Amino acid sequence: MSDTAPDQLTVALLQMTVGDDPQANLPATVAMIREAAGRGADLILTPEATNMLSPDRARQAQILRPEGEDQTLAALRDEARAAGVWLLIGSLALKGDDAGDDRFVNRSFLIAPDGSIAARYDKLHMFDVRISEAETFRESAAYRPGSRAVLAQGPMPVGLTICYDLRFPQLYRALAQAGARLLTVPAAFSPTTGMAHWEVLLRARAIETGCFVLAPAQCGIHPAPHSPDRKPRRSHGHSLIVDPWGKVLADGGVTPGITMVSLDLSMVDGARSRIPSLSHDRSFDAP
Ligand SMILES: O=C(O)CNC(=O)[C@H](CS)NC(=O)CCC(=O)C(=O)O
Repeated sequence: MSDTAPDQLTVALLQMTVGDDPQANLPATVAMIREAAGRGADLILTPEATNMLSPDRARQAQILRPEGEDQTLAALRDEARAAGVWLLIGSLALKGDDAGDDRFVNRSFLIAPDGSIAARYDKLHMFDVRISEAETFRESAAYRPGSRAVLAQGPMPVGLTICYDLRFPQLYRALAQAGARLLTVPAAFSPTTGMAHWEVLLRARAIETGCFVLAPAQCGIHPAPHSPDRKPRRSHGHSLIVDPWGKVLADGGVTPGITMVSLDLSMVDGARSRIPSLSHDRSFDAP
């Protein structure tokens, strides 16, 4: 871990383009974690679907494993321990652990510097959306949504969210009011909605909550060699780091890579003392 002062935290967002083979995706993720740790990161974050992104649910059913048997999780826990860093695995697609429901789960993990799992969070809001004929998603057909918000005790209190959750501001407000000072939004945003909504929603969540918002993203064209008949999926990229005043501190662009910033943590109290809206909620009669 780097030698930064206690009110500083050096974060590294890893932007990647995963395909549909977890074993093939892992080496690039490991290489980026080692590079970010070598450059002094305290907290490293990967995007949604770090192990695999596939349109082929039958293939996922063959490949995906439950949490306790997942090779990506095991390998990345080893990396966090070896480097002595905090690691937010944006999400892994996993076989679910509910006997009565055979859907997968889309689960985020916060890994502590000793390699232990500090927190896990199952994506709450499912992306069941028809953007256009060519861009139609029904995430809930394949994934079982979670049912609870998670505030993790990381290097500071962290509110865990995933991708489409970004459109539900009440989740972020609840996390901030429960003590979050940093919010994570790992994503695989669609290019169409990414262009129109990604940055403004992330900045809004930061402004509303007085939190740092860290949003590591998938980018580019995702290879899916087992379904040549299908149009490949694309992701918006633009991993973003936003400060509690709503300013974009860094943007990861549209290609794979590492985006690093040293955060001045005193900015959380600074923003909240200037605009104390988090403590000004009023109850009101329903409309
Ligand atoms: O399907 C998988 O295997 C992994 N899950 C995802 O990639 C999810 C559901 S398709 N993507 C999003 O939520 C994008 C949201 C978005 O783009 C928006 O809100 O505009």
